[in-house]
Amino acid sequence: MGIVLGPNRYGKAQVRVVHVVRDGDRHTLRDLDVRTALAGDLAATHLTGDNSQVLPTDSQKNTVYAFARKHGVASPEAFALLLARHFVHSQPAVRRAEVAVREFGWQRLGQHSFQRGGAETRTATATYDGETVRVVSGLTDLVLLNTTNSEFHGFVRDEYTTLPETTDRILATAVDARWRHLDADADWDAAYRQVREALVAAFVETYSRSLQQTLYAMGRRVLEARPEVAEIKLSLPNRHHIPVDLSPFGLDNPNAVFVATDQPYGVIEGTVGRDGVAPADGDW
Ligand SMILES: O=c1[nH]c(=O)c2[nH]c(=O)[nH]c2[nH]1
Repeated sequence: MGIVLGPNRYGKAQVRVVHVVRDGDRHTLRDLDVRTALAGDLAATHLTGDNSQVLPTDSQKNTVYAFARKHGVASPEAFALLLARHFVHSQPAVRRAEVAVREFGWQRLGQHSFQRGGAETRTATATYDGETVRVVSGLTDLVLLNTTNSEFHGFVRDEYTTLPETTDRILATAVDARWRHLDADADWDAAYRQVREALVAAFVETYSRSLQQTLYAMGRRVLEARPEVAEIKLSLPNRHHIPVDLSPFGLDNPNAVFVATDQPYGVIEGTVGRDGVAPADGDW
């Protein structure tokens, strides 16, 4: 039985770069966490320790900072694309580059003062193999809650089912979404805003009989709003809010007092795509 080197890649993670643009006194700021991952003809370093084709991860990190200075950060997507193309074009051994960016939001407080937003994070990943570019945008930790218009009943009842049926519950989640673009060129910031708005609007406006139904409605709304989005993957934790039994205290509980539990939690996941648009290769 032979032993072979399988798929491999390497790069730098958590390259934190903060870029400031100064327009007189009015500054703008982009705060990123960049991860690079290069793959290609890299067997030698694994098999014999020959590093002649290895661009150090330290150089990859330096490239991120130098590119922020040279090209600015127009958007997470544009910055990721620039870097992915650069590594493939400049390194003969590199056949494929993936650059993943997380952007932390800052709200403006003044001309040059900002307040860090909440946990919500914007994401962008650009992948380039010398021919095809793939851009995936996303967000994580967009926390949403409806205090009504959510039911859950009619589900399977087996010998282990204790969950009561409900026609009025709290529905809460922290949206984790990734959407794949058909094009490698767009007004990325405007596109991002519209997708986010579509996700929120669908969550707010859908009368939900399951989080699964809400998931599909959210994905569908995004695809209807943005023709350049090929497909969207959603992962929605079900942040359960359980009505507290107040009867021991002689109190009723007409959907007023809940315990917010954080574990265990349900996870509802799904992809919504377009008929006739082939799914992308591999994981994204
Ligand atoms: O919207 C829901 N979907 C489920 O599949 C599920 N399962 C569960 O226990 N609660 C819920 N809620």
